[in-house]
Amino acid sequence: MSVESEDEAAENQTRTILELTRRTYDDVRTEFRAWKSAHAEQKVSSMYSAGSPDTTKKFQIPHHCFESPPSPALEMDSETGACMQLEVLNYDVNGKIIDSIVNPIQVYNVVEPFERHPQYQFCSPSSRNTNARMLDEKYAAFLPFPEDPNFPVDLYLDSFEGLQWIDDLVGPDEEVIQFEVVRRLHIDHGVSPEDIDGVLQIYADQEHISYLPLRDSHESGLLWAVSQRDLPDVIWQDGLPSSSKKALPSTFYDFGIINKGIRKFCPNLNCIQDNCGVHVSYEWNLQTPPFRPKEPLYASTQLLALVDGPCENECFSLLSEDAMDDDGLDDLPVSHRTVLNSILKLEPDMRPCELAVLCEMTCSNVLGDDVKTPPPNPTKTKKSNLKLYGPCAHSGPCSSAQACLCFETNRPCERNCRCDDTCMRRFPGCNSTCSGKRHPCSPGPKSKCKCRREERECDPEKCTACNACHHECTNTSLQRGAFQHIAVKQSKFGLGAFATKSLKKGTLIGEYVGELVGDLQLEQRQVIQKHVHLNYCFGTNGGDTIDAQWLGNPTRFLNDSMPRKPNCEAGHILVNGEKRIAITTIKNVKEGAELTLSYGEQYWEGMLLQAKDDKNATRTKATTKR
Ligand SMILES: C[S@@+](CC[C@H](N)C(=O)[O-])C[C@H]1O[C@@H](n2cnc3c(N)ncnc32)[C@H](O)[C@@H]1O
Repeated sequence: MSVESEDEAAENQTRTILELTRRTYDDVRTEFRAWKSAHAEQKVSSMYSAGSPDTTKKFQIPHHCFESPPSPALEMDSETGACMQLEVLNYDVNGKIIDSIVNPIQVYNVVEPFERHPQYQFCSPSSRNTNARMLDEKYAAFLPFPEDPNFPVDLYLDSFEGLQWIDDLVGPDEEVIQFEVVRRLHIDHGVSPEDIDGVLQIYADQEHISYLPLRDSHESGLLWAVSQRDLPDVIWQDGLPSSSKKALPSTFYDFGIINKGIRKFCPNLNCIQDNCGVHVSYEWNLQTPPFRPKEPLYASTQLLALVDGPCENECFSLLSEDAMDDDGLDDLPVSHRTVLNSILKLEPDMRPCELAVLCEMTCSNVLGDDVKTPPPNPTKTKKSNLKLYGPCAHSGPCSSAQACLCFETNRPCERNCRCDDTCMRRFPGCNSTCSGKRHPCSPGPKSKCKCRREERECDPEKCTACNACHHECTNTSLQRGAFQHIAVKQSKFGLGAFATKSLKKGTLIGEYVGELVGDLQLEQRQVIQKHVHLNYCFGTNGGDTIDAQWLGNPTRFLNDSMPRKPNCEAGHILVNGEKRIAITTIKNVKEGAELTLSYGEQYWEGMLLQAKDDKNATRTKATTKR
């Protein structure tokens, strides 16, 4: 008799689970289809039975309840044009009026009916940029302007990989089936989540069916998908509805306290926003360095020296050395391991007793190989090809040895950098130029203020001479949101922005905000923008784009001054380490005057090119039709 090797045993186990999965999948699918067709029939038959004589007899309602009470009389005085309306105060049981008064009412003749709002010209108000780059727009979700024969459909679709609705998506029915398979495999047959995940994938590949992994991130996968919708209460073959069945344990869903926290809080050191939509990308110039793993200082046995006493019966400090080497991690649910790894990247030397509380597991469980050797922290990070500005994030001091982005681009470190507060490369603020001045940080080309000269706002922590933290400084308006009120009215070129009071030269009007979009998204959006001849994209000199078409504030209404000279300009300003766009007056502006910019030649070249393309496309279509 041959002894089964470990590999063979594992293979046999996979085969057994695969067979079990196949049977369970087939059963669940058949049961679900039967339920669905029965359910559909049931719905139809109940619709017919609703109007049967029995039902109406059962609910005999007094006849007068179906009769509407006499409508209040509306009479017009032919001479004055005034109208009177009878207001009924009370009816008797037969529906007759027993109490009423007469009210005069004002009649307005609506001469101009409301116009239909143009398509694709809505805009949600926002006071800050939103990073739209993470939105996956590889697939077109719908076709804009379906009834407009002039919309360049082919051009629009060219920028997508395909149509979303014919993409290989897991349909809602398949989700119900897959979820029930997972539930049965675990509850009825005791298969672990890891085995279910691996084997379901093999099964789906063999059967050519779409498959959702159980969980590939905290916001995707089958478990997440089903948690986002109401599953139908299917009555399975044993006669019991899904709602009465034993549910999957919470360990399937729970990603632990820390992972939820990490996701919620923005890693940008300047930002106190939860679920921040601005700093989540490492691509734009508002990039945020992700958390970097720290180097552990202690081995697991050395951690013993740091423990005061056992925290519980299963405390790691009560384990023998051999037991410490045998990590219990393989027995842990994936969710717990994920949490554990997240924490270890942040605090590799945290004691297992503390880790156990955060990860909701036993203390001895958290001590394993992963604890002793968290992923090594590369001393020299890969050279980044990101835009050459933005906060640095590396271990050790800012130098070329650490591939410090700020050092390499010869820029000072900012407050959103991850280096130590005491880093010598940090921007020092304007104390050296503004101390003892009567009007520190005064604007203008001749300003002595170091911050003004470097096109940045004063830093509330560093710039103490101008009292930046107490808002006394004149160079903190953008970060305080000290903007002007703009009236949006009809102008020569669609809507325009108008001054509601006279403004001095150099007044900050507002910040140009919108969605931060990548090149592909820009291409897709511009087909629509060019079609409606309205373009709200603002290129930044770093090659990035802010699109205020669907999200923005009133600064999106500033028109181009052509052919006159503009009275405002848009400029970059560095605010606590982030580049933002400020719209400022460049001359005195009278109350009621339109605020205008110069869009630049490039803008109009792009718009004209598209207009030509559109014309050609229409012509080609017309020729093909003939
Ligand atoms: C940023 S939007 C300005 C607000 C826009 N007028 C509206 O109604 O929403 C830019 C668009 O306004 C129009 N526009 C602005 N200045 C213009 C000008 N000088 N001549 C013609 N159209 C202009 C163009 O349609 C352009 O794409």
